[in-house]
Amino acid sequence: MNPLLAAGLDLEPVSPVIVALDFATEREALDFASRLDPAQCRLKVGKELFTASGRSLIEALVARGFKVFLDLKFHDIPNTVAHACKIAAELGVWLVDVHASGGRRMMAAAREALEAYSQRPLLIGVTVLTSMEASDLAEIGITIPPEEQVLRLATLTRDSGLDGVVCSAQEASRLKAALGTDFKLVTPGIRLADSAADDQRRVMTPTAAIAAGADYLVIGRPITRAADPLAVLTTINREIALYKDAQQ
Ligand SMILES: O=C(O)c1cc(=O)[nH]c(=O)n1[C@@H]1O[C@H](COP(=O)(O)O)[C@@H](O)[C@H]1O
Repeated sequence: MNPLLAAGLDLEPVSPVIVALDFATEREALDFASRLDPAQCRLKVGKELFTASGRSLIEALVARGFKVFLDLKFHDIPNTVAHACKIAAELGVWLVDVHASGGRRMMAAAREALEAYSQRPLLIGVTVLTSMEASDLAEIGITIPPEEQVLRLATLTRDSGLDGVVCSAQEASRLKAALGTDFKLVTPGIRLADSAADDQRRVMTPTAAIAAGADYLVIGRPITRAADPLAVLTTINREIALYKDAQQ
């Protein structure tokens, strides 16, 4: 259990930026996290780092006061996913995700498994990966445009009782209008105006994503591979704060 949460301390306000710790070793990830403050960003641990380091890294980050997104995109039969989500809750993570294409019964089982936890993680459904575009979907038999498939899966996710979805910021305004402002939108595929898209296809800049309605921005390489990661993170946080101020 996160000691700060256990002590009843609210970590808000925390930046909406979630830095993707896509490192190959626990050492690199912890060294990187040592340069960050939990108010500056949340942290995401995904398949590469989790496969390398397992639960000890999650426990270390949670103990340092970070809100941790455990991004293992569970996609399996309902029983397996439900039990995996319970273990994530016991690790004290802030957010955990499952693939929405696992279907309603899988998502509902995951949601129900978290009912027992008074401070449960947010449960989020991954819609269409931000690395995919229409031609990728067509190859797996989905012939509707990506934004329609995202809306379909996001609606199913909401109806299954989850807290929100992972989508691209390009779909954010449509999803907020259709599904309501409380339904959380977690948006990877964030790129600075001058950064390479890499393997991402449905991209948007940080401020444009916030303006479109994204609640959280997942950002990896534009920060972690920058010559000065802290400077990039600080600039992004400042731009978002300025945008929000201007809206008030
Ligand atoms: O669930 C995710 O976080 C995720 C979903 C998605 O549709 N697209 C996506 O890029 N991600 C993750 O977001 C991060 C994006 O990293 P960068 O492309 O380096 O910014 C990676 O860790 C991906 O695993």
